Amino acid sequence: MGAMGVFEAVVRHGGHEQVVFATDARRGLRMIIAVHDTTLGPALGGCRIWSYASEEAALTDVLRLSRAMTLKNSIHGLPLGGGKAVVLADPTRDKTPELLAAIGEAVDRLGGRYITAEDVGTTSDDMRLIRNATAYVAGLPETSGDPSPFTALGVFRGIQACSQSLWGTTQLEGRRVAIQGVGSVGFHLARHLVQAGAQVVVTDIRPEKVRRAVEELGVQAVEPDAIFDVECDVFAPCALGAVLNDETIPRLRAPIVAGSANNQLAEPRHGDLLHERGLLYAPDYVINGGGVINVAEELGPGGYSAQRARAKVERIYDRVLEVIELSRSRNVPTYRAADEIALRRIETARAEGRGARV
Ligand SMILES: NC(=O)C1=CN([C@@H]2O[C@H](COP(=O)(O)OP(=O)(O)OC[C@H]3O[C@@H](n4cnc5c(N)ncnc54)[C@H](O)[C@@H]3O)[C@@H](O)[C@H]2O)C=CC1
Ligand SMILES: O=C(O)CCC(=O)C(=O)O
Repeated sequence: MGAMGVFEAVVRHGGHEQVVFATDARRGLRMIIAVHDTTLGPALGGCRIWSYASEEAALTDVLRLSRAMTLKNSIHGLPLGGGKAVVLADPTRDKTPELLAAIGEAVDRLGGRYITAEDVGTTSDDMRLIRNATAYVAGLPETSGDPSPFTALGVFRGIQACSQSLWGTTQLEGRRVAIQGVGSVGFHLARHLVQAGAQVVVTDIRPEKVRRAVEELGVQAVEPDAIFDVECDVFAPCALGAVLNDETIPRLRAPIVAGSANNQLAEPRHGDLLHERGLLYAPDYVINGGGVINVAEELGPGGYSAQRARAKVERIYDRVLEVIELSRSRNVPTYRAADEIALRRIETARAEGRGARV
């Protein structure tokens, strides 16, 4: 660890119920599981495999991502708390069946307080292997499967909500949207937008992703760094986090920022900065909840139904509008309005003694 102590980091990032460091030297496992809050139910959140620059970066990531899951699961009305896991490894090189088994065993030791799922660096096929070691896993190929089409649908509906609020219409025909990152979610989002008649400009650090979007969808492309300067109606961050910061915000030339990436604000104050500059920011965990809404369907009493999941994801439109309305009526940034709604549900559950700690 660097200069900041572990406890100081946990407190700074919201205070977590439990943070577990799991290792397995033989199978090369170095993993951190952060259970942020289980008031509303067991903590559900994906497992990210990533070659972090430092252990501190991995800890910060898991602490921020798990808190965001608490807020995400709450605002979407799910009976679930928030958690996340990170594995310090290179997903393209180190992701062996043995490593996935070790991940499953580490999750299992938490006895159901944490339920894992896909994230960056893991797939639903990986979840099947993890399933051999634990029952506390969702997002299996034979049930909810790949969450990204659902996430993209939710982002698309969220963009429509922003459009309705700003321009009085959900029609996106002729609007220009700049997408940063055309991986799983970004590609599906681009397709929705093209079908709706929008002009789409994309970028990605992986040329083959850009090529696929250009060839299959007929979108335009720019270099990765140029995406912030594209004059457009919507900037959609669909790559990694901390993309809204001191350097990028002054460059943005879009009145709406609405995309799938988790933890888009480098720091909370960047949400204030967007508000001061008059940009409409759809809070990340509100607009990107489609994936977890779909995955959570698998855990519900009636079992998984894609149709029911889709209907629930469609309601992201209403959630985003609700957040924008609260932000307007109080003149507070949208990220604060979202936190208020999400935290209210948790506080109510606590006050009613429903702090069903698992
Ligand atoms: N897959 C899902 O259902 C959900 C995804 N998210 C978030 O949405 C984001 C995208 O997720 P996926 O599409 O699943 O991941 P992905 O890994 O398939 O796609 C991300 C893409 O961004 C590109 N990229 C990375 N850094 C970039 C940069 N600086 N400039 C341009 N492109 C860059 C990557 O090359 C990749 O193609 C992530 O932040 C993820 O945490 C959030 C909720 C659910
Ligand atoms: O979408 C998933 O598979 C799990 C949920 C999650 O980790 C997320 O929404 O970031």
